[in-house]
Amino acid sequence: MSKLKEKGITIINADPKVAGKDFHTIYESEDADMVICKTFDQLKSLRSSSGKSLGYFKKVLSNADVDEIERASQAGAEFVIVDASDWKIIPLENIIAKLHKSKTKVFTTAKSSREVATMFAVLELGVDGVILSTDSEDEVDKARQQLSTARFPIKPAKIVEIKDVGTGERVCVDTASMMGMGEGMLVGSRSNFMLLVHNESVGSSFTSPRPFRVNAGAVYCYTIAPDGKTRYLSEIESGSEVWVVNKEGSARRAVVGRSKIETRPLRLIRAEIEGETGTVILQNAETIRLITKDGKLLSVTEIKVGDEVLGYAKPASGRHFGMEVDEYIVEK
Ligand SMILES: O=C(O)C(=O)C[C@@H](O)[C@H](O)[C@H](O)COP(=O)(O)O
Repeated sequence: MSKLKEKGITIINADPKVAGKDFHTIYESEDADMVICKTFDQLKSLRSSSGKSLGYFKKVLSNADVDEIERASQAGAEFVIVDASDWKIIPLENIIAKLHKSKTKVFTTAKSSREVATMFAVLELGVDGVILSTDSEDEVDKARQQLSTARFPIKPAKIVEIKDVGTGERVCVDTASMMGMGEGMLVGSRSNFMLLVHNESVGSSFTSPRPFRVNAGAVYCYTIAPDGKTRYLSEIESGSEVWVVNKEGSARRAVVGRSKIETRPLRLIRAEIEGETGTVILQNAETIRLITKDGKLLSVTEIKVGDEVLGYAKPASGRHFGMEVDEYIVEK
C-alpha cells in the first residue's frame, strides 16, 4: 500500500477497511467511495438513499450480458465494470458503442500492463478506466508508463550553417499511425538538441503523400523514445515505439511498422536554440521538411542560414545505452 501511495496511485479495488484513508476505493461494500452493486435492486435502492457513486459489475460471456450492462446504465449506474475474459475486445467495442453517449463510464479489468494499454484504445475511444490485477510492482510501473504522455518545450532554432556532406544512410521511420500537419519526430546529433522533422503527409506533383512516414535523418541520429531513453535511428525497427511530437510540443506514442535505411545524399544543418548549438544530418530532398516558427513547412532543399525552425534543447548531459547520465560530455 505504501508503495502504491508513493507511485501516486489514488484509487484501488480493495475493501475500504484495508485501504485506509490514503486511497479512494472501488469495492463491493457500501463503505467504498465507488460502490460496486451486485443486483439492480441494490443499485436502485442505494440510488435513492446514498449520495455515492454507484456501479454494476458484470462478467460478459454473451450478448445477453451486454444487454444487461446497457440496462444497468439505464437504471442509473454511474459506471459499469465489464469483466470479459474470453472474448474481450469485441464485447467491449459493442458496450463502448452503446454507452459512450450515456452518463455511464465503462471500466474493465486487465491482468497485465499491455492489456491496460489495449483496453484504453478499444474502438479508438477506449474504456474510461481499467482495474489492473497484479502482484507485480513492475507491472504497475509499466501500466503507468504506457499511459503517460509527454510535452517537449519546443522553441525556435536559428539556422547557422547548412552543408552538403555527401552520401550516407538515412532512416525513414514508417509508423502504424497517421500523422497530420504539424506533427513529426524530434531528431538530433545530441540527445539534448533536436529539430522537429515533419512527416510526409504533404504530397507534391512528383510524390504521393506518406502520412505515416518521417524521413528522420542519418542512421547515427538520436530520437527520444516513450521510455525516456534515446534511440539511434538505426536501432528503430518494426515494433519499436517512438514519440510523434506536434509543433506545440505535445507527444503521442506511435508504433513503428517498418524502418527503411537507404543510401542518399545528406545535408548537415547546424542550428542554435537559446545559446545551445546542435546539428542534425537529414536526407537532402524536397520531401524532408522542418517547421518554421510560424508553423509553415520548410524543405531542407530550401532552407537558408538565418531561417528559424522548431526544435528542442536542454543543457548537455550524457547518455549510456540510451539512459541519461549526469556526466561531463562534449559532443561536436
Ligand atoms: O528515395 C527518396 O528520395 C526518399 O527517400 C524520399 C522519401 O522521403 C519518400 O518518402 C520516398 O521517395 C517515397 O518512396 P516509397 O517508395 O518509399 O513510398
